[in-house]
Amino acid sequence: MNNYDSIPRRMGNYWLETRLGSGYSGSIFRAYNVFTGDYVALKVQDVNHECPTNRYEEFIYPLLQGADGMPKLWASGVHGKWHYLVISLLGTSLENIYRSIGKKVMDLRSVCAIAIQVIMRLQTMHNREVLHRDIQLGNCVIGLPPNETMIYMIDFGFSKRYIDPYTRRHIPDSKVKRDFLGNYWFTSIGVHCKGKVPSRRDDLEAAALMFIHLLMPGGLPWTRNGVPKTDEHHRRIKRAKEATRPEDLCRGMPSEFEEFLRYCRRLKFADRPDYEQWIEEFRELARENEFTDIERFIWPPPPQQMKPPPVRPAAPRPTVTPAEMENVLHDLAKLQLHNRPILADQTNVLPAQANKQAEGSNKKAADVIDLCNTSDEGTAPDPPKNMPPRTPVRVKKATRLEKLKSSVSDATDNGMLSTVVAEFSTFLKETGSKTLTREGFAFLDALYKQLADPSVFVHPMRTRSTTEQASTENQPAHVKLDVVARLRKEVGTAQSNRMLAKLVADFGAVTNKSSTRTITKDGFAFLDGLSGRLKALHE
Ligand SMILES: Nc1ncnc2c1ncn2[C@@H]1O[C@H](COP(=O)(O)OP(=O)(O)OP(=O)(O)O)[C@@H](O)[C@H]1O
Repeated sequence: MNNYDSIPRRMGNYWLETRLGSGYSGSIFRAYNVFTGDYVALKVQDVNHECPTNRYEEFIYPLLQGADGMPKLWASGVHGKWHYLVISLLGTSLENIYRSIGKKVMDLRSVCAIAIQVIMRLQTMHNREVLHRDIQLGNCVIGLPPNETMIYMIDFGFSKRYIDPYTRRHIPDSKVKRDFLGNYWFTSIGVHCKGKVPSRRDDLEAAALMFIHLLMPGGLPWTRNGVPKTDEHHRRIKRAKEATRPEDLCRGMPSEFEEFLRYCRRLKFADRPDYEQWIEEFRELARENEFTDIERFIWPPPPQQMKPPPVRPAAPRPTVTPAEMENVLHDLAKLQLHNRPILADQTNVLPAQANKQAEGSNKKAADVIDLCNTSDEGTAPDPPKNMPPRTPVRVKKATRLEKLKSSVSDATDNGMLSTVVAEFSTFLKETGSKTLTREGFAFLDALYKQLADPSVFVHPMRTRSTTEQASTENQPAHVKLDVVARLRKEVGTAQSNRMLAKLVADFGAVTNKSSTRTITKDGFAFLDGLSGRLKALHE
């Protein structure tokens, strides 16, 4: 039993004032240097504590000195029965900030800024050969003015060097199940549920879960009943963590969060995560949303950059009165489709050129909706004269995929489809992440629909037959590889659009069932083969 009331008021050169917080292993005080008057944080622990985390931290701190977002270690020592660490005095934690908003969904700007800084901190720690191993909101704190926009990492009581300083080798993996180390909410599935040895990937996965927690109404599902008090409750938490699929966790959020979580879970034990890529992804997400100054965490967030929470309850369906419906039907009856071709069965496809001519010769009536018209064809209205020039914004991955999807839907012959499929494949190869996101699946849906029958409703591949999906989910990786290798071969000999449609559906289904949803080398060969085949069928 620790009796923290017996802690002396002075330790070394420091005078202890108020207690800032206390954890499992000790207490932390605001203190000042009696000679200089400088304020610091002083972390105290009983020297006989069963888990001497202060001693571990004393060993880790020197490795992290001088880097952004790492507290400075001013002094350390033993005073009577107390071990103490003197570190920079910092501000409040992200946990406290999250509580201050009533544990509600945090705004997207703040979460992007947190993601960028936390990934940077992990990059710094990992570059210095240290794993944090206890990433959570309470261990990310902001600085005091003028450093209140910087996020600092604290609590290195569980940290560990993952490169052996003598052999320079990465710590070894082990098949032996270990007791879990970290925290209930954010520790990775591998470490928490499977007893694996923590490595860099697990720090990143914990960070990914933390970002998702901040964007999810009510937080991650397994955090909602509080800290487990019984083994059974703890088992339930582990089961929930393991069973919840990334796409369900991240529903309604920008796809970067789901992709990042999947990416972390794909990493192998000793892999170096691509920090740069993910920092850039979150910077880009911020740019797309027109958030400025995103390298700084600004709390409270600037009002003009407050986006509505990314996850919203479904809006009530608009109700249409019988009179309004009658009007809609009346307008539909007047609609002219300009002989818009149907691609499914190639027999009735007009050459694209002929189609354009037909359009040109038909004078448009004012109340006719032209379904073939897209702004890409140069028909977008000119911007108003006095508008300031628009700042060029990098095209978002999701936006680009959505555009490609529209091009598929607008294609009027196989030649056009071939070009769009080639663009889709090239684009995915060029972006760092090969995960097929929601927008990627939407592209395949549109392609399938064009090839099979554009006039019918097609149930999206990604959500198609949830029962069938559940039973085949988590297929071994080799099953996916075999199927994609077969598809790659078959695509070169397909004789009709219907056959190609079937191959596209199989490709979407097998990618959806695989745990990583990535496009493999064979997958890209399939897409390129598909583009080639469409071209051949067109000629
Ligand atoms: N340098 C600091 N400046 C200001 N407050 C701090 C500082 N370090 C820690 N705190 C506060 O004290 C709390 C506990 O700190 P810390 O996590 O380092 O201690 P711990 O004993 O390891 O806690 P736990 O058992 O929760 O992991 C933090 O959540 C934070 O609110």
